Amino acid sequence: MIRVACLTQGSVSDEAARYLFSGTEVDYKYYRIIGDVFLATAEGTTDYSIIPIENTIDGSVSLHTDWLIDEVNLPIQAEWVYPSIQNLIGPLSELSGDDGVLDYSRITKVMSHPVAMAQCLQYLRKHLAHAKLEHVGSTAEAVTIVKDNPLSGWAAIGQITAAWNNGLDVLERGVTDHDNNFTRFLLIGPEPFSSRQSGTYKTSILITLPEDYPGALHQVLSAFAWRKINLSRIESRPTKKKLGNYYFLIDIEMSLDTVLLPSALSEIEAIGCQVRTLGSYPSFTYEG
Ligand SMILES: O=C(O)C(=O)C[C@]1(C(=O)O)C=C[C@@H](O)C=C1
Repeated sequence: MIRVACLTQGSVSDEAARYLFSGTEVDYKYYRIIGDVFLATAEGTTDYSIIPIENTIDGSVSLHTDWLIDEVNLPIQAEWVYPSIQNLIGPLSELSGDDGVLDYSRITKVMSHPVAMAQCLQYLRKHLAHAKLEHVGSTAEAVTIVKDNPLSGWAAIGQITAAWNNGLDVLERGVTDHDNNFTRFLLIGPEPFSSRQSGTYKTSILITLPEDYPGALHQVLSAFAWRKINLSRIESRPTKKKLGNYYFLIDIEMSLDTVLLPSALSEIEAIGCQVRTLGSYPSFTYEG
């Protein structure tokens, strides 16, 4: 059976993993913090890890990108998007007035994953500016902490299923600042993902530019441009070795098997850039 490492049961990551692997028998191993999700597969305890990497509202998850680049050497084997619908969760009987209606002033603290909370900042500012905000390892962890402390005036931002599973109320549904909020996930691990097929492939590479080479980034991009190779994302991350030194992370809408791509990468290496392939993998769109 496939072993999959994932953030706490009831997290968005958990729901997204079940969506990707629906119809496949999976042994899920849950971890409280993302570093342990990465390490589980790096150390061979699991076959794959589920990594949230980008969100519609909050953009790239820098911490997870840096883990992928610096801390483990596990290829990307699939990407997919999954809706990130956040809700305010807590014990309504403790957080409402005599009329049974939610009374925001009774909430003293809101807990969630930092990325989930970042998706709801306008809502929090409007209704809960008086409350303390606290970051925890996942939305699911926030919900269980609230369940364990029902008389404290605490609420969580998390998933409806986590509220139900913990006997809590959904105080307010859909509290993200924009609709159509999705998170892009990566499946990383040593073996290719074969449970589902996709017609769309991507390749992710990491480029280190040579020092003192004017126009190097321009030349990198032109190697793709004149071959009409489509890029879906380009992002820079610090090398952490010297202030001002950055890697460029590029997502290419093409499989590494396509003849044009290896020649573009060779051309980029020829100008003195280091190219590391982070994976060439199927991409799945969400079909509600
Ligand atoms: O806390 C969770 O539920 C997670 O799965 C983590 C995470 C993230 O790291 O981006 C995943 C997706 C959501 O956008 C918010 C939080």
